[in-house]
Amino acid sequence: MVFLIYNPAAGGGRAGKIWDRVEDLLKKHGIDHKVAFTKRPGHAMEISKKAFKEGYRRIAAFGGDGTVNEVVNGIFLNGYDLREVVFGWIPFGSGKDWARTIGVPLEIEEAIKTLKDGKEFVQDLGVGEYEKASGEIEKRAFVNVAGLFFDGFVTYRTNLLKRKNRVSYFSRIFSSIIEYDPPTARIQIDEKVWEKRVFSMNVGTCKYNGGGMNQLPHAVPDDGLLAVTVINDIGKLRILANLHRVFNGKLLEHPGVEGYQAKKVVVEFQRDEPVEFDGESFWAKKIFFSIIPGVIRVLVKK
Ligand SMILES: Nc1ncnc2c1ncn2[C@@H]1O[C@H](COP(=O)(O)OP(=O)(O)OP(=O)(O)O)[C@@H](O)[C@H]1O
Repeated sequence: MVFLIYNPAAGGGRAGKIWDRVEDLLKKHGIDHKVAFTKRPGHAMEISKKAFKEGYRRIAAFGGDGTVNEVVNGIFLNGYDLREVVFGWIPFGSGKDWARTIGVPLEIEEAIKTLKDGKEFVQDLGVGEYEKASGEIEKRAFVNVAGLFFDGFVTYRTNLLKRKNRVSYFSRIFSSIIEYDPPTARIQIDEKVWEKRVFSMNVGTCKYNGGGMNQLPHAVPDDGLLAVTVINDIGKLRILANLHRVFNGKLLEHPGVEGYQAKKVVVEFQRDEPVEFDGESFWAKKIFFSIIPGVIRVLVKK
């Protein structure tokens, strides 16, 4: 039995309108399921926790990267053993970025088929423990990519939009590049430490975010290491002139961009700044990133 957590708000609310079709496809492919619909942000976390407590060990998400993030965190943050769960995912929404690295089909029916006859892929989990300017400390995991500096800023601004799509995302990118004033931060990557102005930074287990942007071309989801990309403050014109590099996989070839693979990353700002984990935004002043190897079991295309 698959426990399906369905976000009707994904894809700007389009998900809610296609449930009947999804249910028909689940029946057509003989997938025995129980469904729960999310009612608000954060609800998928509560539902996955409850599903685990009730004994479900095949838990699937319908929605974007944000929904998957909540489903996994509902298990992880409540201290349950992630390795007991096999996750499934029917990607739907503006991003679907985790799917691009691990090989979950982007098409609904193909993704539904993986719930029955997909193969299991086991990958690492990224974890960020973060401190706010108020001193509060929280923790959240990410299955795909975390973004800081410009990436955190533009995702925060895009998440404020009611209807998200690629056009709104890219128009936000251009206007945000003009407006963004990169802060100085203290950055530690394993034993290396700098204090500098950075334009954008990503930390992740997989490669893509922002709807198909290859920000971490060197990421390997199951190597036990966090991939890190640091885009230095090289000036807005150079940033604009090199935007194509996030689509052609050549981001790290620019001399102003650094790529690392690390076990520990710490970023400390001078005040709370917007950051994003799998497209979900929050504010933090200091973040400690770490990685838990081989704990996410997910069904992908055979
Ligand atoms: N019933 C609901 N009403 C409003 N928001 C919801 C509801 N259920 C979940 N959410 C929120 O919807 C947000 C968006 O979900 P998700 O990221 O899965 O889709 P998306 O934004 O369309 O796709 P992507 O993240 O791939 O760009 C999440 O932040 C989640 O907390």
